[in-house]
Amino acid sequence: MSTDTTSPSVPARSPSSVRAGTGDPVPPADAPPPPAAGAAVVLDLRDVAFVRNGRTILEHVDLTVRAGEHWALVGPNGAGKSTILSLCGARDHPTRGEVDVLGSTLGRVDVQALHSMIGHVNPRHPLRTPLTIQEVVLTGITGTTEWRQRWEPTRAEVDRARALVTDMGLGGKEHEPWTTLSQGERGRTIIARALVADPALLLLDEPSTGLDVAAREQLLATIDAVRVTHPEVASVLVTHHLEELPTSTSHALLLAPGRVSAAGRADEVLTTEAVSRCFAHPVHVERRHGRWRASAGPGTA
Ligand SMILES: Nc1ncnc2c1ncn2[C@@H]1O[C@H](COP(=O)(O)OP(=O)(O)OP(=O)(O)O)[C@@H](O)[C@H]1O
Repeated sequence: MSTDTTSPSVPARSPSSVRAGTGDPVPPADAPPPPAAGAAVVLDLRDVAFVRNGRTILEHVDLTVRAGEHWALVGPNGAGKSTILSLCGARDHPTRGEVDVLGSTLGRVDVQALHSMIGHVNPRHPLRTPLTIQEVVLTGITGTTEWRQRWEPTRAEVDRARALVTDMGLGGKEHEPWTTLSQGERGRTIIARALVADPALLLLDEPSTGLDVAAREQLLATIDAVRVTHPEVASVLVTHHLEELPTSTSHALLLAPGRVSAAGRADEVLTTEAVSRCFAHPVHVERRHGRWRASAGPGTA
């Protein structure tokens, strides 16, 4: 599926309308950058609140993601990152405010149809049966964890799955069972699975979880490569660790518990001051060779 860059149902919003924070006037440094000319709005969260069991988990959250942008959601444990991701993936509805996903407003759309346009990379993919790598990738077409009974892929779908397996560096292993794959191989398999239905939006929930340093670096390189080969796809990646951000990260949203503390271009948001404020702890942030690093100690704000 390709993104409809002319969709009239998704009016472009002025960057100044995107608030970062709790309703206070927007400081210029926190405002998202001007959109890329003509890029479609893929995700639009407007003044979103999310309440569960009487507890406010998110409040006054605004986020606009355009085609080709690669957002990182960064924040401390329990800040609400996964909750935002579940709204972006049309898996939950906001308690207040509005969420547009791929041009449709949640609550007024069949979410099943949206799910098929969203690739979800969950390193805790709950598959238990020994499907092969190729079969796991093909379950991205049915949107199921297990193989759907009586479903047969077309030749074109099988070819596409094979091509993605090769792109992910798993060529020749397509018939190996999921149950014996390393965490790194699983990570690359679920990225291929997320891409097989040609999504307009890719959601990555802590994709480096459980990987050793070599597997993590391979996975981040894979994500960078996907962003080159699929330039129109927007992505949102959740992490606690700046070291786990791919170099291709273009934007970032810092989430302090329940609220946005900063949002915009990654280089303007991932700073010592802003990250320290978000984590309520002094953290020194630096960027080298395109990658970010956070540390405490000398030089910390
Ligand atoms: N269904 C629910 N009912 C009540 N509280 C919930 C529910 N779902 C999540 N929460 C709480 O909401 C808060 C935000 O959770 P969320 O998983 O979105 O945070 P997170 O930033 O992704 O956390 P982590 O980094 O630890 O994964 C947490 O305190 C969590 O316990």
